[in-house]
Amino acid sequence: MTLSLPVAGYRPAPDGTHPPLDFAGYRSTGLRAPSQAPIVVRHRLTEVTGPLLAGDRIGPSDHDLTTQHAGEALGQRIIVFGRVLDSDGRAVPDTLVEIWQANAAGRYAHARDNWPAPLDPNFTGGGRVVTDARGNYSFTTIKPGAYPWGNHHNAWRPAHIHFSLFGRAFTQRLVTQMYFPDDPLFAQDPIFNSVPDPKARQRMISTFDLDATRPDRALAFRFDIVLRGREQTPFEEPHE
Ligand SMILES: O=C(O)c1ccc(O)c(O)c1
Repeated sequence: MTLSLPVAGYRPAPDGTHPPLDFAGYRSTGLRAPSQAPIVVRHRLTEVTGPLLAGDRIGPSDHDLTTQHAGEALGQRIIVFGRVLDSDGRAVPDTLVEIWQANAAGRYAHARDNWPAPLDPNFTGGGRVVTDARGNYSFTTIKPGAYPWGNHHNAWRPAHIHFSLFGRAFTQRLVTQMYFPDDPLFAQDPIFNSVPDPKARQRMISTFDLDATRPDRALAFRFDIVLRGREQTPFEEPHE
């Protein structure tokens, strides 16, 4: 289900870009998908202006998830970076990019995650940055591990990082997941495959970038995010 609203200059993503809210193979969507038609709420000033979420909300270690504690996080260090773009490839500056992820063993630092993989006392798995004038963002983190999640027999999530972004308005929030190239777990993952268009699925997969690696320190993966238009990154949540 997509909410298409008549906003000036708005270009909807082609059909098949976003997952349906209820996808048979992804069991928990059946419980939380709305059972009634959406009510379209007219956009007023609050919805089409702001949010102003940058400035002093960002802490000095928020961009580096490997150094947020007394010791260094365990695992393969990676830089995850890219640009946030609007339709027509325009940069989206000053936008809040937040990530959350499992540790190198595939375990979240969360009370509800009781999979018996080790927790890392030096890794919480949350980060946030604001894009610069050219729409660039960059995090240093740890490559997350895959984990089993009980959706179906022997179900494993491919390694992924969750992203939340705000565009130029609260109504442009995007929640998505970034994957890593050539993951052998894609074929059996209903969350990845709930995006109908195979080309749109590819836009959730980062690319390895040797030039962006930090020698003797960290590998690098590029993930550009497009908030609107034909090349839109798939969203997880209801959207414009
Ligand atoms: O929606 C869920 O149930 C669910 C489960 C496991 C995940 O890794 C996830 O991203 C979502």
